[in-house]
Order: sequence, then structure tokens, then C-alpha cells
Amino acid sequence: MSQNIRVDFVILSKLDKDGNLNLLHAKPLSVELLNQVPDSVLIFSEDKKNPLFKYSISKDVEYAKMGVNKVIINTNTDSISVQFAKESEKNEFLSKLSEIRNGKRASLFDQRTEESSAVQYFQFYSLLSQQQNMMQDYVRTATYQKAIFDNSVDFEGKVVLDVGAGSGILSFFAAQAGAAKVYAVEASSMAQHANALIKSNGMQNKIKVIAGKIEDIELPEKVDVIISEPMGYMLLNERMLESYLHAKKFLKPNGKMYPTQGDLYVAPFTDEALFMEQAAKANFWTQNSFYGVDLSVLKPVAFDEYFKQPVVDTFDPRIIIAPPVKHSINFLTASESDLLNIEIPIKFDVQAASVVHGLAFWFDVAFIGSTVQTWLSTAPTQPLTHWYQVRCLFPQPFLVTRAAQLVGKVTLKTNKKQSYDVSMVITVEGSTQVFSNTLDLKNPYFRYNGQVALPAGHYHESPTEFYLNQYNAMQNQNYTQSQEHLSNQLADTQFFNGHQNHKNGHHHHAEKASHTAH
Ligand SMILES: C[S@@+](CC[C@H](N)C(=O)[O-])C[C@H]1O[C@@H](n2cnc3c(N)ncnc32)[C@H](O)[C@@H]1O
Repeated sequence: MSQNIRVDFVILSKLDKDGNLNLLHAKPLSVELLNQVPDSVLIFSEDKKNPLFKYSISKDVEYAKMGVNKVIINTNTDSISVQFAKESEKNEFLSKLSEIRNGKRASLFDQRTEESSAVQYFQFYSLLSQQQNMMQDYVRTATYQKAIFDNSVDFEGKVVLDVGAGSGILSFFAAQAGAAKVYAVEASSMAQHANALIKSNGMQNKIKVIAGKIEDIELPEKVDVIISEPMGYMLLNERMLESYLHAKKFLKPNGKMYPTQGDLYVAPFTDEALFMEQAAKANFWTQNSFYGVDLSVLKPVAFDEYFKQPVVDTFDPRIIIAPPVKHSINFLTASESDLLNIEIPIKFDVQAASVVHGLAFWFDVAFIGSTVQTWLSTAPTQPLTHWYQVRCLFPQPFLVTRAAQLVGKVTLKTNKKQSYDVSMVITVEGSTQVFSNTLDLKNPYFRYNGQVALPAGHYHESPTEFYLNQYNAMQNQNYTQSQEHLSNQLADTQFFNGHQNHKNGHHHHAEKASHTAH
């Protein structure tokens, strides 16, 4: 007698060499799972409105191996049922299902992420246009290739893991640098496009695409190097750094991480125009006769809403009024839990009397290879990237004098939307007044207005450190005329109120070459 059960789950499974059923993914149906290509697939409609994924259901041979006789799609009831040959097989299947239902198999990623966020996130990355946007960020892509090529000794004959491979571009770089094998893990349906590129470029013997989340998949071997581009706005947005660190479970002892380190910078800025722009938007709600309606009760809510939005754009570095504070994350030693609640103690030495409107954030990552160290910087003093810079406003700006000290704390707390709540608390040393705000990094305000970017730089020290060091050198008077070109560069940076000799008359942003924006 045949055994029918009706299910409302997605199960993507793989049969190993011994014929065991390994569940790769099992959860209520989500679009991001639909395009994955495991060895065998059982997909059942969650809302029962659509019998999704009919095509895989025709792979009868796969089901036979699993003890499934037949999958029946009933379009009348919008349900799907599976037929097993034996009761024992049906029971085994059901026990796996209940394991899943009890959450035993929910991966780390699923535990920390709201379903709706993940769906939206992987849909975004499944678009060629989004991969293209990243690929066309010349500073980003060229610096990655250079970091890999300049350290080809780290790749020659090595096994490499590419976490979140997207189009597979970094996997190609690793293969070009001589890697013996590259595992390109990608969770969105971009995985199949990466596969197409790998095949059409004749790389299928070198690069193997594994469709799935790094938290869920298995690799056949440990790897020598992990490469990835997991940085979001303010370095941490998207929470993909956690996936990158998670991948270290596949790394051999003393293996390499490209990138190796991330430095997040925070500095106070002054920008009256930005503040006024946000305040003016909120002021819409001060009207007491908008088509005869008094809106003003909502003014405070509107104000909060606008000031909760981190502003993503670029700016003249001279709006920064104190050298930045740096928070470093060493990807070789950090663990995922280190990124859950990041506290950055703040101490700024103000360089010029001004009104503080908020804190600006940017980041650098370092590729510390066996041969050279390469930096990718998103500093405002550097060519623009698709990460821009991020600014968080205080709802209440405050005046500081030259040589004032600002003290306080920035706290970055993860949320289940693959992002962070950013809170900042600051006082002017010697006063009791506290200035603070909490912002939602998931919902930024894209203010970028079409400025342009330059080709990649290649640094042996963090560019921000570089500028700071040069600044200190200048302060100490121990620089010479022969370094004049340096001070020309320095004139474009923020720390130089008082050193602003725009020799060639050019403006920092005028040099930025064309660049596709997010
Ligand atoms: C910023 S893109 C980088 C793509 C590509 N490596 C490049 O440099 O052009 C990040 C990619 O990682 C994927 N991704 C994010 N989290 C992932 C995870 N936990 N497991 C596998 N892939 C993930 C995304 O779908 C996206 O395609």
C-alpha cells in the first residue's frame, strides 16, 4: 500500500555517496531558495497557493533513491503530497520533518535573521545589475585583484573558499593567481549565473560553485585561504562579516583571510546644510493648517524619524573637526559573537571651534598577504567607492571650542534585519550636557548627488593612518620641501584647517572618476 503525506515545506536535499539523505535547507518556502540547484529537491508550497517548482518535481529518479515513489501536485487544492513506497521510509521522512519543525536544524544564519529580511537580501543579490554595480566599483574590484595578484604565493596551488561569491569574480582572481581549487559559495540564485560564467570561461575544473549559505553548506575539504567581500555600509551593515568569520570553520590552521582586518573610523563633523535639510523635511509636520488639518502633533515623531536615518553620501573631508577614533577587527582572531554588540569608546580632540552636527563613519580593510599588505579604503580623503561614507546626525547640534575634548561612546548592536542599531552618546569634557541619538542602519538616507571617483590606490599602511602620520609629521615640522607633493595631497584632507593650500586649485571631489552608485 502506498503511503501518502501532505507537506507544506521546502526541502532541498543532497544524497551523499552512501545514499544518505542530507538536508541542505528546510524551512518555509522562500523565493531565495527557489533557484538553488541541489542534487535532489522536494519543494512544497507554503501558502498552498502555488505548487512552486514543478520542474524539479519531475526528477523521479531522485525521489526513487530517497524512497519517494511519486510527488503529486493537486492543483485543485493547491497542495502537494509525496508518496512513499514503505511506511518506514515515510516515518523517517516525517521524523526529519519534525526535527526541522522543532528548529533543531535552523542554521546560525536563520536564527539571527528575520525571514523577510533574508528573502529581500538574497533577491537583491540575485540581480545581475547589483553584482555589476559592485564589479564596476573600480577601487573595490581592482584593489581585490591587486591584493590577490601581489600575493600570488598565497594562492599558487592552494585551496580557496570564496564566501558569498556573487558573480564569482573573486574566485576568478584566485584561479588567475594559480589556485588549485576554489569553492565559490553563494546563497542567492546568482550561484547559477556564476556557474555559467565559470563554464563559459573553461574554469569548471578549478572553480566549484556551491549554492547555499555558508552557514548551511558542507565543503569536501579544508581550505588554505578564505576570500570574501563582506563589507556593507559602515563596514558592518548586512551582518555578512559574521558569515565571513563563520567560514573559518573551514580554514586550515594558519590559513589566510583576504581581507585580514577591518578598521572602522569615527569622527565628529560639522555640516549645517545637512542638518538644515533634515530639519526642514521634519518641519513639514509643524503646519497647523495643511488643507485645513493641524499636523503639528506629529512633528516630534517626524523629527525622530528623519534623524534616525544614517546619511549615505560623500563629503569634503575638511568638515571633520577632529582626528578619528579607530575600531579594528582582526578577521583572523575575531569570532562572530564579537560583532553582536560593539562598543567604541570615543575621545576626540577638537581641532577647530565649530558646531558639531554628528559623527561620520568610514572604513578601511587590509589584505595582509605573505608578500605585501594592501589597503582598500573608503575614507573621505580617498577616491569614492560604492560604500561612500556614512554620517549620523545629532538631533541637537552643539558648539565646541578649539582644543575641546569630546568623550563618550558609540554602540553598534545587531538586529534581526541583518543590520545594526547605532547609538552615540557624547559629552564635552567639563560639561554635564549629554548629546545622543540612536539610528537605524537598515534604513539609510541615500543623499549621494553624483560626484565621481578616481582609480584605486595601493597603500602599505592604512590610508587614514597615513594621513594622520603625515599630519603629525607636519605638526612636528620635520618635513622637507622635497615632500611638497605630499602636502599638496594633505591639503585635501580634513585635519588641516589652517593648512588649506589648494595649490592646484582643484577640489577633492572634482577628481573622482565616474562611478555607478548603489
Ligand atoms: C557584497 S557581495 C560580493 C559578491 C562578489 N564576491 C564580489 O566581490 O563581487 C556579497 C555576496 O555574498 C552573498 N552572501 C551573503 N551572505 C551569504 C551567506 N551567508 N552565505 C553565502 N552567500 C552569502 C550575497 O548573496 C552576495 O552575492
